[in-house]
Amino acid sequence: MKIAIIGTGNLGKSIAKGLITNNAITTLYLTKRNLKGIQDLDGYKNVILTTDNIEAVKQSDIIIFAVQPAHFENILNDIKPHLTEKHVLISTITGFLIPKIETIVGADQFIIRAMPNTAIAVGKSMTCLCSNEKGAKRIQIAEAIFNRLGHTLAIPESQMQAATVVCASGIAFWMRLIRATTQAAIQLGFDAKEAQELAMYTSEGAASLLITNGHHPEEEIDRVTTPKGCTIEGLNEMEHKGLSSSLIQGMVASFNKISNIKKEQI
Ligand SMILES: NC(=O)C1=CN([C@@H]2O[C@H](COP(=O)(O)OP(=O)(O)OC[C@H]3O[C@@H](n4cnc5c(N)ncnc54)[C@H](O)[C@@H]3O)[C@@H](O)[C@H]2O)C=CC1
Ligand SMILES: O=C(O)[C@@H]1CCC=N1
Repeated sequence: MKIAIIGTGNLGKSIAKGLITNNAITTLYLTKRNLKGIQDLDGYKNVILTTDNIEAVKQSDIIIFAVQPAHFENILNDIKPHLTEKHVLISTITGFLIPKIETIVGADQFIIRAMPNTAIAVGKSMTCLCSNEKGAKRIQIAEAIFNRLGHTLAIPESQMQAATVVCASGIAFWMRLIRATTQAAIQLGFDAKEAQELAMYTSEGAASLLITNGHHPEEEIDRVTTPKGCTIEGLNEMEHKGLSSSLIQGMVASFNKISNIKKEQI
């Protein structure tokens, strides 16, 4: 696949690393205004670093956009004259809706929105996808790319904001949970390195149980909670202190913020 990533910042670089390590490219053009931050990707076979977005578009079939929302419209206008029927446009940009992209480049382009997360760098991204009417014919291409870099789910565009909170911001939320577990483990006597090791692999195990067995979390909790035991004591204390409630409220606040960011941009 001839892929270009326009805007190789935090997310774009994570996608690039995932594509390179998974051997998922024929050529990969990486663009950035200042190439200093991506010099470590220089030298990989068939990977080209450039500040020239138009050249990257001309040389590629699949164009992945990973710039900040404020820069996207200008970039689309710049590349528009160079788009052909071969191009599949994949936008990862938060809150920039398909109808707005269509207004700029036309509804006759294959347009897909993808909401991955930074775990794409290690091939473990949960990526939600949606498309315009024409793009539905190419959504399998996006699925093929992002399935090599994790797991995908096709959803209606109306759910993309919620997916941003759950999956993209979700990485930060889960990091805090893992950090808090680490802090507790240190207080319980492990050194910092061991504490993080215990926290990371236990959370990986918990998620893997659900992915492999397809169970509801409570079914797995029931297997752990001995009557009158230490697990239920800890769980109930966490719930008295509002664990589930604060997570839910935090994610709803995050969702409301995206809606406000969108209004600020209009
Ligand atoms: N960071 C994340 O976990 C996620 C971010 N997103 C979305 O992805 C987009 C990018 O986010 P980040 O990577 O965090 O931002 P970032 O600021 O780290 O990266 C954007 C990059 O675009 C480059 N850029 C700006 N103008 C350019 C131009 N004209 N040509 C080429 N490159 C240009 C900048 O130099 C920068 O390196 C945002 O729209 C964000 O909403 C979506 C899902 C997850
Ligand atoms: O925090 C943000 O607004 C962006 C969108 C999802 C991840 N980062």
